[in-house]
Amino acid sequence: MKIFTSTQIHELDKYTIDHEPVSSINLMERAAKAITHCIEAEWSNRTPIVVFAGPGNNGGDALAVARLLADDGYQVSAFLFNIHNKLSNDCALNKKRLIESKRIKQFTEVSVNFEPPTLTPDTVVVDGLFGSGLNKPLTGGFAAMVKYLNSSPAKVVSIDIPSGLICEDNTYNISANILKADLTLTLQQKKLSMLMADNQKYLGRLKVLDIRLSPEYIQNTDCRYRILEENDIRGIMQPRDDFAHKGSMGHALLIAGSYGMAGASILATKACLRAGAGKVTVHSPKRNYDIMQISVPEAIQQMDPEETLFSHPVDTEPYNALGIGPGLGSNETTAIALIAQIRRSTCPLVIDADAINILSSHRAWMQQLPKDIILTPHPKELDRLAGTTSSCCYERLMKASELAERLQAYILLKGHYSALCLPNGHIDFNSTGNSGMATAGSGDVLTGIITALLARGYDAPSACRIGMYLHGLAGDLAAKDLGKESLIAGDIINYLPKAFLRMED
Ligand SMILES: NC(=O)C1=CN([C@@H]2O[C@H](COP(=O)(O)OP(=O)(O)OC[C@H]3O[C@@H](n4cnc5c(N)ncnc54)[C@H](O)[C@@H]3O)[C@@H](O)[C@H]2O)[C@@H](O)CC1
Ligand SMILES: Nc1ncnc2c1ncn2[C@@H]1O[C@H](COP(=O)(O)OP(=O)(O)O)[C@@H](O)[C@H]1O
Ligand SMILES: [K+]
Repeated sequence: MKIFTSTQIHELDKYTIDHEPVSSINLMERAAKAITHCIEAEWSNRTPIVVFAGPGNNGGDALAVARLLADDGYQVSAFLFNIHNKLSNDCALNKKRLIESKRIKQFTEVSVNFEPPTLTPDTVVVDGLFGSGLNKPLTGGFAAMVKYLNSSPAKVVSIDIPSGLICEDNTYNISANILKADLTLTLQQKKLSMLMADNQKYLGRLKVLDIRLSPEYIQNTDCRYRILEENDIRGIMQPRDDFAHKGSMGHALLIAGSYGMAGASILATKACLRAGAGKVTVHSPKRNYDIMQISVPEAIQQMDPEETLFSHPVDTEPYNALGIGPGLGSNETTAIALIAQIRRSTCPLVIDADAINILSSHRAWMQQLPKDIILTPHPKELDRLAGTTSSCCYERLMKASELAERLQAYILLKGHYSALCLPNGHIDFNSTGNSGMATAGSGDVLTGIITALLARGYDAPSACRIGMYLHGLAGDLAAKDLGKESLIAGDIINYLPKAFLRMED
């Protein structure tokens, strides 16, 4: 699913009106009916409703919802904020329709002073102050209004987006001036800001309402952001050839695990095998040899001459992909070996965990990274790598995207909606995965999966897309059976077969 920016949403809106048999006012009516339907499904007509409408089309939606709810027997009070005496055409038309309908309990147009109504805990507030047209943080009376609503006991339903939240960049927004909704009914598609962890507190429950905007525009318009769905992944997965043999299914090399961190290499290696690689070799320090042999008998063990850490780069000629980093430690000997390893590697590379941390503390080495490399940082690792100073998720995402462009690399920023930043500046978000996967070792499993897919012959973007999707899907299937609280990284590996089976259906 493409995630259009607010500018593109505006164009999509206009394109739909120009090319489909629907007028602007009827498109608004369609949106309002969908919103009304959702509200009526949740709250009976004994619920007092207070509607707050702004001067634009978000306000127009809200006034139409006020009329439709009043028509269905709800007690509705509506406030229209028209402080500049300027309404959008459709907002003005819906104001007229609302007044004419006469079913409304109270309609107030606010131009100067506003006496806020008392809001009881059983009241539902419909927020149509601002939607996708908001282009700067709220100030003055609107900010005061939001603060008032946030401190009230009423339930808040936001139309399209909570008022005060901007569709994309909220880096310099003011948290206190953004409405905290209980339910957000967003039109057509999620907005980019809704994918960010730091904005979840404003959204409450989030529902997407399909208002049938032009499929032609949606299909033909290039878009920087998209959410990967099952069909996107099915479309790039390749079936296993009947005549396959272990030599044709790729030989993956993992360099992982220092003494005390054998677990990371075990998880990555098992995941790599479960993700379909023909052969997996794991390179680890001498002291981990026995534990590796016993834990993953299917893998080939390669010993580093050092007892406790990775110290000697390996010839990658025999391998189709290399995954390096899980549990590696950041000893200086390992750091030197890592950079030598990256330099002499001739196969596709996945760099994770400690390998990313080493690069962060040796920034000059970053210039030596080959093109098309895959880096899989979690947010803290990305901050170290890119020098992000703010905790704002949008800013971090942009830093990751800039870095991917600069290095011509694939940066998979992990989290809920993991974001794959592509060298061309586009960003693909993952749609699978759950909070049960916030447990040590989950990332090692992802590294193993992506390395296997690369070894199998997928190109870097496909390996990342399929890898993150299957990893999240396995986590979702595991959570269904085991719950989220008890889920551990090994469960993700155990459910990988079911995830593959689901995609083969
Ligand atoms: N996307 C679509 O296809 C559809 C959109 N509709 C509605 O239209 C909305 C967008 O409408 P608009 O583009 O009129 O925008 P809004 O209603 O979000 O905002 C209206 C006005 O607010 C002003 N504004 C921006 N930031 C401000 C700030 N910080 N303080 C004060 N004023 C500010 C803008 O100049 C703009 O004129 C959507 O959110 C949705 O609710 C629906 O009517 C149906 C179809
Ligand atoms: N709340 C969540 N929703 C979806 N996926 C999650 C969530 N929390 C963690 N994950 C996934 O689990 C993995 C965690 O990776 P990472 O933080 O590197 O763990 P570790 O370093 O312990 O191996 C990532 O792939 C991430 O996307
Ligand atoms: K709104």
